[in-house]
Amino acid sequence: MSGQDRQKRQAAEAAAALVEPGMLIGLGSGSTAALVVEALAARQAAGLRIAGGVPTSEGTATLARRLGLPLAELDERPLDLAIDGADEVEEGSFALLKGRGGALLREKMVATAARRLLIVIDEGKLVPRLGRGVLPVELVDFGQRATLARLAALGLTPTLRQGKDGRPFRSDGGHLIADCATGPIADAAALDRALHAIPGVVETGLFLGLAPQLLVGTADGRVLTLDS
Ligand SMILES: O=C(CO)[C@H](O)[C@H](O)COP(=O)(O)O
Repeated sequence: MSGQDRQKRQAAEAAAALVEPGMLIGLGSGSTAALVVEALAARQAAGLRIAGGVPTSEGTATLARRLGLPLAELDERPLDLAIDGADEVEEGSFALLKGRGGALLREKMVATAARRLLIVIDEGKLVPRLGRGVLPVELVDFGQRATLARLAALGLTPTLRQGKDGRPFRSDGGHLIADCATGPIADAAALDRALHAIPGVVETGLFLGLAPQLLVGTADGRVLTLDS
């Protein structure tokens, strides 16, 4: 197991330990969120009784079902807690960049429906400014070239994500993803507003103003809890 994987696992286990009986939990997507699901399933098997987990992707739903976690729909009830990973977390503001796993739309719906959001990362995900890597932007098929041109007109460099089969990647909602090189993002809220003003854009990987609590796995084996 790599050092990064160990950090993810330690932080994921710490997150699962915060779950209490009867809670309705948002289940994130990606490799760290999968470790949370595993740790939660182990606790459930040992007698924890959560009300249910709302999965943010088909992949997470399949894993949770296989491990015996009860699933629930996202409906009008608020979630007690959502637990997810992130690609980048801005130090200071706790703004998040997410979606490199392609689940950004459901992840944002679940994160915003939760009373409390827990983001589980290894320390390498903390950045002084978002934009170290690409920003995923989910698009509809219709007019995709026009939408990509409008992303480029904002100063971004968008690349349509390809799937393993060599065809365009599809989110669980059937949409396309443009991975946009941005450079360091000075004003994430302004960029998010500009992206949402483009009619072909479904959702962006900027998760702002959510005041998450961070659980950060570190190289020396500790898990730091950071509150916004
Ligand atoms: O936003 C996500 C998926 O859409 C993931 O949370 C993000 O990509 C982090 O993934 P990992 O834990 O595998 O590094």
